[in-house]
Amino acid sequence: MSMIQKIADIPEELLYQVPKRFDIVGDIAVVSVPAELELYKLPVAEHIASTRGNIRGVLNKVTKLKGEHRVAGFEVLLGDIPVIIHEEFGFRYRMDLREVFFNGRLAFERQRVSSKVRADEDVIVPFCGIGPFAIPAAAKGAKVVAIEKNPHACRWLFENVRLNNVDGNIHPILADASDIGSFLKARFDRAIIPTPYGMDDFLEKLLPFVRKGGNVHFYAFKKQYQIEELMGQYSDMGLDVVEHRRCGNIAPSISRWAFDMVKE
Ligand SMILES: C[S@@+](CC[C@H](N)C(=O)[O-])C[C@H]1O[C@@H](n2cnc3c(N)ncnc32)[C@H](O)[C@@H]1O
Repeated sequence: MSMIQKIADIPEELLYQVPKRFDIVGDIAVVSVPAELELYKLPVAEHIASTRGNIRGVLNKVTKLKGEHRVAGFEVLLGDIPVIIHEEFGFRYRMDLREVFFNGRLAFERQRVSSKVRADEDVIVPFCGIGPFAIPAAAKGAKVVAIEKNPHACRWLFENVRLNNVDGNIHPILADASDIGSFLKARFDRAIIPTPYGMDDFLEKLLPFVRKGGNVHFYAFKKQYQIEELMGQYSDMGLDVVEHRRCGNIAPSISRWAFDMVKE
């Protein structure tokens, strides 16, 4: 049995390292325990679980998001964590976080965008992951094409489409969105593009698929000083930037920015 069983056993000089923030996905807490607390990660997990009544398990994020599937490495600190069911604005998403990308902090952004979707629209969502942008749009009655390259994420997407009863309105495609010209001919009224880091060029590739007057919600990871020049570039591409907003920091000076634009 471990000698260290309680948070109180952590030496005073390390206490400030105990994470005060963690994410909740479904009933699982997701935390990044600093390397200095390696010996104490079980009591840290128990402490986190004790802060709320409904935490079933604790995952430690041991590597950052990696590769094109943007999946982090996790270890299970507490509980038996097979599949997580996360609820967001009335929708349910099943997933295994060890296989897919999911960020619950984007819930309000997703709600903001889906509130603009109308029932008569054709919507495209490249980089759709397990479906948190695509499924609410389909629930509004729109016809949605959702593209995802990670086969695990695509499998969860299919399951979540059924779980949320939007089968009739979503066409999920397991494909590399960069090849979009080779498998898609349709045109869309709205594109929701939760771009992975480093794929800004994709916007230009997608624009021919958006109808004149159509809406584009594009996400990019940028520093504040880059935003003005970026909006100039979008304007040169024939996009009217209606709104732009910061929606989350990903590094000390880099944020995720949302650009709501209309194709002129
Ligand atoms: C930033 S995540 C966004 C996921 C989802 N939209 C969400 O909000 O949870 C990016 C997603 O794009 C997928 N992806 C990365 N490169 C891709 C590509 N070339 N074609 C299609 N999907 C890709 C990743 O597997 C990942 O699921």
